[in-house]
Amino acid sequence: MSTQSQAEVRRAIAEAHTIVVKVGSSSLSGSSGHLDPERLRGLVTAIAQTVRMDARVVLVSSGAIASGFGPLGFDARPTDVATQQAAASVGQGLLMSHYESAFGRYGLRVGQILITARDTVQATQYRNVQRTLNRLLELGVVPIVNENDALASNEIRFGDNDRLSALVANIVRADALVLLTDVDGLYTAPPSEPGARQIHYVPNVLDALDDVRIGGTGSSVGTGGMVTKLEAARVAAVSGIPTVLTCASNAGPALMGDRVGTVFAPIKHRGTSRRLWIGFAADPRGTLVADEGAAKAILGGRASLLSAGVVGVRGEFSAGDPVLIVDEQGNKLAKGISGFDSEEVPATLGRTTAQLRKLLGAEYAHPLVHRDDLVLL
Ligand SMILES: Nc1ncnc2c1ncn2[C@@H]1O[C@H](COP(=O)(O)OP(=O)(O)O)[C@@H](O)[C@H]1O
Ligand SMILES: N[C@@H](CCC(=O)OP(=O)(O)O)C(=O)O
Repeated sequence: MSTQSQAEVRRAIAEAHTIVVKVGSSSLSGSSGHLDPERLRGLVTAIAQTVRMDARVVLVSSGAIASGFGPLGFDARPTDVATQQAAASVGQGLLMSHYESAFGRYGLRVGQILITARDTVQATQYRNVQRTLNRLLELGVVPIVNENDALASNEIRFGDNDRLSALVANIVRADALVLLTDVDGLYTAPPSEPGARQIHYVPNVLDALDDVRIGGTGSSVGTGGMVTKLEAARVAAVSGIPTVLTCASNAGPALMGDRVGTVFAPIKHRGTSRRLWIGFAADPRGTLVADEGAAKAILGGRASLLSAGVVGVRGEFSAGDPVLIVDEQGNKLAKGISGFDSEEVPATLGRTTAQLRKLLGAEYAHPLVHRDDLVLL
């Protein structure tokens, strides 16, 4: 799969049936940072043409903050999290009303889905998001996804929508991911630097980028820069999904498989989508130290991490947060979703499940990390 030629990857994108398109704040706003409805309409025209050709498109759109800070009376995009969240709360509705009327001109309905990072790691929430997205697509709706900025906690949030879009591509088992930004592709260095050259094809995004210098955002509106776009391309690639990265004005040609932007070839599919996400994209909030026996059991595969085999805990996290599992020598073994808050863990260390039930109650009689929530590194 990783030996596909650029032409083959572009053809796969042109023939994709289910496509996730992500558009960044920088592509939807003017130089002042405010939402530019004209740009939004241009993007909608390109997507509507694709949908008319029988494709199913999920749009992951930033732009809530860009839409909200002007109406709130701010001249510039706010920089503190609380005001950003307030601006997003005001702006998300405005953004959706622009999308509703722009897609409406093509007879298309839109549906809003707001996701927090937590929703993407907790099994029930993950499946709820998956079911809703699939049903919307079956109904011919264009789902429009954004991070739920107003609810996202400071510590665990995507911040940018790049990684979220790769996760969404993973959830709907998309055939292609299209990342639209304010530059026409990946460059050998931040494009403002003299001598930076565009790269048109990345056959293996996991290892081929040693001589590429990746920078953060180049604008006052974007958030993750190229770093998070490459992370998104990696998550997509290991989910078997090709990615094209280009500027928003190239959306139409990119969706047609024309030679624009940078394409990233898919790499062999590994694991189910949620477990893959845990392993690849979830930032650990703390560390659990496994003793020798537990380390061996985990590395053997399909074993849960039980409190009986844990000898230490570091960091502050809540049940449901991603954690790193290391052995007593500090070697990284796995990532997983903790079944306990970090402050509850010391009382459980070294205890068997039966002891936990007896000492702490039935609600504590479960693994520290369930095997379904654990991914070897
Ligand atoms: N190697 C690179 N190639 C291309 N762009 C890069 C690179 N390194 C950093 N960038 C910057 O990443 C920016 C795009 O990210 P960002 O501003 O977060 O956009 P968005 O709002 O679309 O997510 C570009 O404008 C560019 O300045
Ligand atoms: N969720 C935020 C997105 C923040 C952001 O700027 O993201 P991006 O443009 O993808 O770097 C919003 O809608 O304003």
